[in-house]
Amino acid sequence: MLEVQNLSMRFGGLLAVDQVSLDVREHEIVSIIGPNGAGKTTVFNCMSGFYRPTGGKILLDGKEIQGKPDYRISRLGLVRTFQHVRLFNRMTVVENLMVAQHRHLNTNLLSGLVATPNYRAREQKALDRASYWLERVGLQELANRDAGNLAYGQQRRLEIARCMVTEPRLLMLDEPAAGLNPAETRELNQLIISLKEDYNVSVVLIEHDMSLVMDISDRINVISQGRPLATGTPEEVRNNDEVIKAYLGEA
Ligand SMILES: Nc1ncnc2c1ncn2[C@@H]1O[C@H](COP(=O)(O)OP(=O)(O)OP(=O)(O)O)[C@@H](O)[C@H]1O
Repeated sequence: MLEVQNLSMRFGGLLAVDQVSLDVREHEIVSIIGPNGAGKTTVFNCMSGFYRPTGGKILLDGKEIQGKPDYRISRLGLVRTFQHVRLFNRMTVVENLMVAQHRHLNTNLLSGLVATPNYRAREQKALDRASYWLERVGLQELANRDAGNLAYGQQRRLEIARCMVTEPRLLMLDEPAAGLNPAETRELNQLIISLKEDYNVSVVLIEHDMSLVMDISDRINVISQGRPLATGTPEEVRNNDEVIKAYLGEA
């Protein structure tokens, strides 16, 4: 479904990503791991259209998408969360989910002002989706709270709901377990598996919590200093000497 081929990204004199390749199939959880500063988020930023890569290709269903703006990539069904939560803090929880859908659908302002029947039907659908996902991530009771007043773990779940209301094909999660306690991490583990199993979403995950990564990934790509180091199943990666060396080097 998604193929990253020889991706490179240079910032001035720094080659942050150097010839990284990976692929994501339908119905698969793929992780990108590597020591701090390895280039993981930069790969994400290229995949989600935040950066135009300086080299390589990104293909979705065989069509090149590298360099397209982020809003076009998200309309193709590739959506992401950020390492640092980015919600509209002064909007309520449910408003955050409605705004995500409006931005995604590019709703026509005029039809909204006139409230055509078609517009009202779409609004109702958007509200139903918001309500469904709030319940799914356990935030229904908090629908009318300001997003900024939620606990950190709740904000992270809201971010995932905000992606899911747009009905993506591929969800990119940048360190979703960062700052979560062990119980919240276990819930996240179940939620990500369910996204794949019940909603047929493929997931690409950047994560430092190795037990989460090893537990839920179908395949793992390891990068170190911008370069691909290893790829394989959790078992293969866990036993790879180069990977062990890269991680021990960091410690
Ligand atoms: N916009 C930018 N301009 C200049 N350098 C950048 C930019 N974004 C990232 N870098 C550099 O690229 C390298 C890779 O950074 P990146 O954030 O992709 O690593 P990472 O693997 O996601 O790290 P971490 O696990 O700490 O989040 C780093 O040296 C970083 O300083």
